[in-house]
Amino acid sequence: MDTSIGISKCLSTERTVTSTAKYKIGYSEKFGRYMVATKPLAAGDIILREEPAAVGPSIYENQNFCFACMRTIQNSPMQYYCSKCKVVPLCGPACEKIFMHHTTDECNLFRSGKNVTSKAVPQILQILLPLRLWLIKLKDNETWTRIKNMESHIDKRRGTNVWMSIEMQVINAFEEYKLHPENVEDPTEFLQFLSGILDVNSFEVRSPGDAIRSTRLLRGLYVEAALMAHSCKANTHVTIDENFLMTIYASVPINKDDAIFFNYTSCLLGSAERREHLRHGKYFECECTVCKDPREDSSNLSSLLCPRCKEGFVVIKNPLTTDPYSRRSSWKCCHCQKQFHGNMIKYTLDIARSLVDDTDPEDLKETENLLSKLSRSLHTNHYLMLILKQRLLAAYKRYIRIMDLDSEILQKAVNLCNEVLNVLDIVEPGISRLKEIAADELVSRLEEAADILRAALKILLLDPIATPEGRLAKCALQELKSLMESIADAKILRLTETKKKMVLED
Ligand SMILES: C[S@@+](CC[C@H](N)C(=O)[O-])C[C@H]1O[C@@H](n2cnc3c(N)ncnc32)[C@H](O)[C@@H]1O
Repeated sequence: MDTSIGISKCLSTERTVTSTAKYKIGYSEKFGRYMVATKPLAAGDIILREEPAAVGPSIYENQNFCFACMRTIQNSPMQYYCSKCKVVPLCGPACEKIFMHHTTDECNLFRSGKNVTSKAVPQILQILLPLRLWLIKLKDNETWTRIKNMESHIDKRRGTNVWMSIEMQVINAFEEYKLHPENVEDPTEFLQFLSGILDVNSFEVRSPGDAIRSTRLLRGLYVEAALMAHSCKANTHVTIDENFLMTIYASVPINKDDAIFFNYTSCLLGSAERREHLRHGKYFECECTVCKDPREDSSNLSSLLCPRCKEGFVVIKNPLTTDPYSRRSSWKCCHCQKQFHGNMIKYTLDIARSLVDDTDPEDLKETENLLSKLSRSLHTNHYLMLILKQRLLAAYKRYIRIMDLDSEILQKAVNLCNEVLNVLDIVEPGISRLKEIAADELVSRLEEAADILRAALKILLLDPIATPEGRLAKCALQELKSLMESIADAKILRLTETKKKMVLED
């Protein structure tokens, strides 16, 4: 496995991009610019390491977080604010020394804005990322040149709902607080351009310290990594660490001259849903191998059980249509050949969806019953079944955490995990050989960490909550909770991988 990096290293004032001779940038009518392998790559090879040009919340995110280290902060009357601008929340004095995100320019801008107080933070959160890009324009010419050449799809966005919501939530706030860092000819158009760049190119990143399953909280703009084209069956695996350093690995062997793909959407959705997300969020029609195949590369993520013969599966005839659920679209049973209109399929899916939405995710029995009921209408890999399976898995994990190891529940969790992993093996292949060893190592490391935390908590919990020790104890309790969830995750993964290995060896 070749993990060497650093053939060329370009350092800008703000960030590091460590690229390698493993790829070059190609151009095609279909993809625009895209990454191409310049030599054969093995699974696990590092293709690129990159720091973000900017990190911030999405405009729909209103959770409070530290503007300097980007950790989530729980709302509290004792909130610490930046001592210079007195506007933005920080974790505490230590974060005053971190200038990477809440830069001096940003701090000065808040000081010079009109009526910008800490009360404006909810609105500032919505404009923070475009504001950070705008400040790059003033300070870092090299990065700005790359940003301004990124795809914004501004003409396709003009007049759409997203355009209006940018106008209401972003442009109005810039105007209200007089936060334009410089005079530009047409600030409205400029902010729409920046918002387009962010929507089309940014990656979801987690706030540091958040649990593995934390909600989508932040977005990061990585100007080099954004050049990867999309495929619903990617050949890369991307990790982003606590300092937002991104590493892109080859997840499967990649041939010389092959495109290097990243999956912009969720691989566990059906084709219609993935393609809709890409059409409205990224402005293109996906024609990858999974989307082109009615059975989605044998994953059957959108297949239904035939209501007529009850033996075959019903799949769409023309998978690349833009309206799969309209009356004009035909779906067909692979066994009895019976045809169905798209609107009938939609009717079945709408009912199934509302049953899924109405089920209490905490209720194990109810979720198990619904899974069994829907298995009479949907393929076991249908994306709605997978949503239920993932929910059940989460519920089993909570159970395992409380009851430690209940063998019956653990067995059910392992079976479900296998079912989901089997689909993932098709749509997200690769880097699984190492999972068993990694899971084993992970369980012991996490358990060690939990023991240390428990011991520290015993001492810290003696102090009142209003003291620094008390506050630390509160954070440590939170950390312990998420650690216990991770241990449950790792135990299930370890068992699943061990079972897989046994099946393979038999
Ligand atoms: C993150 S950018 C990728 C870089 C971009 N191609 C460029 O030249 O700046 C995403 C955009 O690339 C194009 N793109 C990426 N993957 C594609 C695909 N599989 N099919 C068609 N267009 C794609 C779309 O225009 C999409 O909005």
